[in-house]
Amino acid sequence: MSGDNIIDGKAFAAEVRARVKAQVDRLVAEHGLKPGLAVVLVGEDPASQVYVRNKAKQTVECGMRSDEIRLEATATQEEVLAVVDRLNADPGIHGILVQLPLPDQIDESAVLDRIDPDKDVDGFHVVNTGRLQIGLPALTPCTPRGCMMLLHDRLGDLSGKHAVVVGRSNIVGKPMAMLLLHANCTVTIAHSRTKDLPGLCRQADIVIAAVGRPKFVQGDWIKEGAAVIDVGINRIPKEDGKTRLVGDVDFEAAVGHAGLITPVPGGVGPMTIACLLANTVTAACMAAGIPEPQVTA
Ligand SMILES: Nc1nc(=O)c2c([nH]1)NC[C@@H]1CN(c3ccc(C(=O)N[C@@H](CCC(=O)O)C(=O)O)cc3)C=[N+]21
Repeated sequence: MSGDNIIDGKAFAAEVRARVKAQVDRLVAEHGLKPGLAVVLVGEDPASQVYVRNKAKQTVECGMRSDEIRLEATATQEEVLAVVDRLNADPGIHGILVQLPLPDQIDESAVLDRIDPDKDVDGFHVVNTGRLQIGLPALTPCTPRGCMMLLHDRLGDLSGKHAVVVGRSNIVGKPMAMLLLHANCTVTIAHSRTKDLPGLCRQADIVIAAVGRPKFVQGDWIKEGAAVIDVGINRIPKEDGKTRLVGDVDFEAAVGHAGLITPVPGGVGPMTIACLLANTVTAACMAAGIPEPQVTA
């Protein structure tokens, strides 16, 4: 993987985190404000645990406070809501993330909507969803925000481009479509009932793959020179019994057509975490009523 059409999300995310750290340093020095992020993990899913550990490490590296609250997989709805209530009331915590998916006995949207919208660094609360929709300032979902940063960095102005978003989830597809629309793209949201998905994708200047199916988007669906953003994180078995990560795009087949493409791993994933940290700084500044420090480089 050395083509200059391949986006290095890992390197770009490191730059974003360096900017976040510079912002945090100034908040601490000038306002005595140390942003705090709390992550709530219910159950023992190993993939979730790795992700939670990475987040905690990067939060601390950026100079922020990192809290981790772990509950048993058998936790009740009331127990989870009580944790959220406690974090809502904690003035040292500016961002709250409840790791999804939650166990079946828990009502996911009830938990997400219990989070104080001003601490909702995932941007999943109905209030932030609504604010994003009508173009008010909002905490925006981290993965779509990361994708937009990559696209703007490499393509600049996106006006008039046709973006096809494959997938309509509340956490990626829908907010992604909204951000692209705000950036003046012509947006098509495709999903499992879409007719002639290959033909539709071939019309796209930008393809966002967010379906959660390994190598679903084929190489010959990609118009020559199009930008391909792969949001998929699928763990599939290898011959040796271990697992490896693949995206929602058949990378090897698509890389020859795409003008730009994100790999998995090392593409969108690291950007998601970087944007979570950036959202935590935004939330801390909002809570303290101070403008976000502008840092250069
Ligand atoms: N409330 C909530 N918010 C989330 O944002 C959220 C969530 N729940 N539940 C789980 C998913 C998954 N997710 C990932 C983010 C980054 C990587 C990431 O950095 N991946 C690395 C590789 C990691 C590896 O090698 O295992 C990469 O793509 O390069 C992965 C997965 C956020 N999620």
